[in-house]
Formats: sequence, C-alpha cells, structure tokens
Amino acid sequence: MSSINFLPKVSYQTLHHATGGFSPSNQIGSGGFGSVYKGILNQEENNVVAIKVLNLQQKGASKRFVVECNALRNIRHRNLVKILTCCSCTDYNGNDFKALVF
Ligand SMILES: Nc1ncnc2c1ncn2[C@@H]1O[C@H](COP(=O)(O)OP(=O)(O)OP(=O)(O)O)[C@@H](O)[C@H]1O
Repeated sequence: MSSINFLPKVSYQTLHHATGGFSPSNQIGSGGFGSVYKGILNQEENNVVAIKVLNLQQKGASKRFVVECNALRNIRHRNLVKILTCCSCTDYNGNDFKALVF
C-alpha cells in the first residue's frame, strides 16, 4: 500500500503486546469502522497511545484506513490527534490487520 509509505510502521506483535492482546478492558471506544484501544507502546517510558483497529469486515474500512492516514498527516489542528504510526499486516491467524496509532 504505497500511499501510506510516509508513515513509520509498527508490528502486529507490538500492538498486541501494548493492548494486552486487544483486551476488552483496554477498549476505550468504537466507531463506524472499528474499535479503539488504549495501549502502552514502551513500558519503560509509559508511552500511552490510542490504537484504532479497523474492522476489515466493514465495507470501505480499508479505504477509510488510507484516507484517515492521509488526512491526519496533512492537517495540524489543536483539536485533532496526530497520527504516530500505523500497521498494515496480518495477525497471528493470517488475517489482514490494519490499525492507526495516535
Ligand atoms: N485518540 C483517541 N483518544 C481517546 N479516545 C479515542 C481516540 N480516538 C478515538 N477515541 C474513542 O473511540 C471512539 C471511536 O473513534 P473512531 O475514530 O473510531 O470513530 P468516530 O470518529 O467516533 O466515528 P466514525 O468511525 O464514524 O468516524 C471515539 O468516539 C472516542 O470515544
């Protein structure tokens, strides 16, 4: 997916670890295209992030992933979160997995 090449990437394993295996207790919200989890990316630095996992069963979710990456990297506004990294890979079951990290 060349259109998101500008963003640093994070692995599925790292996000899985950061969210306690996408534990329901770490879920902080859900939207039209997926669920949002609280995650700690770097345990030592207590680097708390929000991880939006796209529900790829939802029609248009893959497109939404790219659109959101592109929109948020180009916009700077105090009311908008900055996108830090993203993940476009497969999960432990070999299923496509896409997530945005804020
Ligand atoms: N960076 C964040 N920090 C804290 N909570 C967040 C963050 N991003 C999303 N959330 C929570 O997750 C919910 C879902 O967010 P998400 O961006 O998936 O969908 P939405 O913008 O509410 O709706 P849609 O998917 O239709 O655009 C939000 O309403 C909010 O409660």
